[in-house]
Amino acid sequence: MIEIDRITKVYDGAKAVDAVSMTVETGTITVIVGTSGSGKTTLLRMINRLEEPTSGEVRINGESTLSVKPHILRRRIGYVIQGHGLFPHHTVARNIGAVPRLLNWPREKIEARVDELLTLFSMDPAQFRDRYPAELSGGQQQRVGVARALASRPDLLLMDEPFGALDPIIRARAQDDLRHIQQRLGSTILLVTHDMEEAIRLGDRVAVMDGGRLVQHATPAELIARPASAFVADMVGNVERPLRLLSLIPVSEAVEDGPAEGEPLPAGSSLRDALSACLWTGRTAVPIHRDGTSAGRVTLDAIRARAGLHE
Ligand SMILES: Nc1ncnc2c1ncn2[C@@H]1O[C@H](COP(=O)(O)OP(=O)(O)OP(=O)(O)O)[C@@H](O)[C@H]1O
Repeated sequence: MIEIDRITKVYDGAKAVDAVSMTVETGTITVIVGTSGSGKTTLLRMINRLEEPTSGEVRINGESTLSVKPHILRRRIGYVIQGHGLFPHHTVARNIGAVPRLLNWPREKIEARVDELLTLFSMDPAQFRDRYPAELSGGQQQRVGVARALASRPDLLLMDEPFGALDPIIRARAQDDLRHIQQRLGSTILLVTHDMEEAIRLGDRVAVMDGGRLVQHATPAELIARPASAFVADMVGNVERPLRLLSLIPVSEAVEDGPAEGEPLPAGSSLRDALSACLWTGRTAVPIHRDGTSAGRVTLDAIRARAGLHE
């Protein structure tokens, strides 16, 4: 369990983080969401002491982080930032094994852990172990970045906009992967984003920040049903509106001629169903069937264009 207890950071007389308290249960994902400058990154960096709190305290399984030397603390807390931060001149295996090496794990144990993680992230170890970061796609680099942060089985994984550099389709897949792996490993994760949709999709709990303060800490369903303030309602509403709109439009309104791979959707489906099918399976188009025969396809571009037509 992670207990954040009235933690505050003052820069030049201004409170970047203002007496934030929250408890994060072991084995859950908490997403910290808020507008730019609301204090999300500062809050995250005070947990692994990349920033020292002005006041307040963080306890991990009852132990104050102030009682542990920062470099020791950081080996116990994984940290993933936007754009992966891999060492460019080290192979994938060396990158993933970086912290276990610092912890003096035996070589065979490190190699086994590297292969286990690559397999978990759907990257064949024989193919990827000896590659350099520049020889990977953006999505693969991001997965290696997360694998590296998980390598030593940290008490906690901190992620700061980890998917910010990925395009929307890869981003959705990366989110699904993270959820899946977190459930397999039982990791405890605190993730920062400015994207409420990502927060609702990934979080067991969502912490909404505004002006350095924690304005609501709740499950995604509670947040949507009972936003604590107009600010939260606005943040949630803006996410839901295009999706609600898409769920009202039948696919027949956006269907076009052309090929598409995979499981077809019935003609009575909504564009929200089609969007979901694209994101879930990583496709850019889905085939549409009417009475068992092909009626064309719906593309992600067509869905996006319709989602934008709301004025
Ligand atoms: N080292 C620093 N010195 C002075 N002020 C800082 C410093 N770091 C952050 N701040 C200020 O603290 C506030 C919170 O910044 P922070 O980076 O935590 O916000 P954020 O919510 O993560 O924003 P973003 O989404 O834009 O990254 C901002 O007003 C910022 O200008």
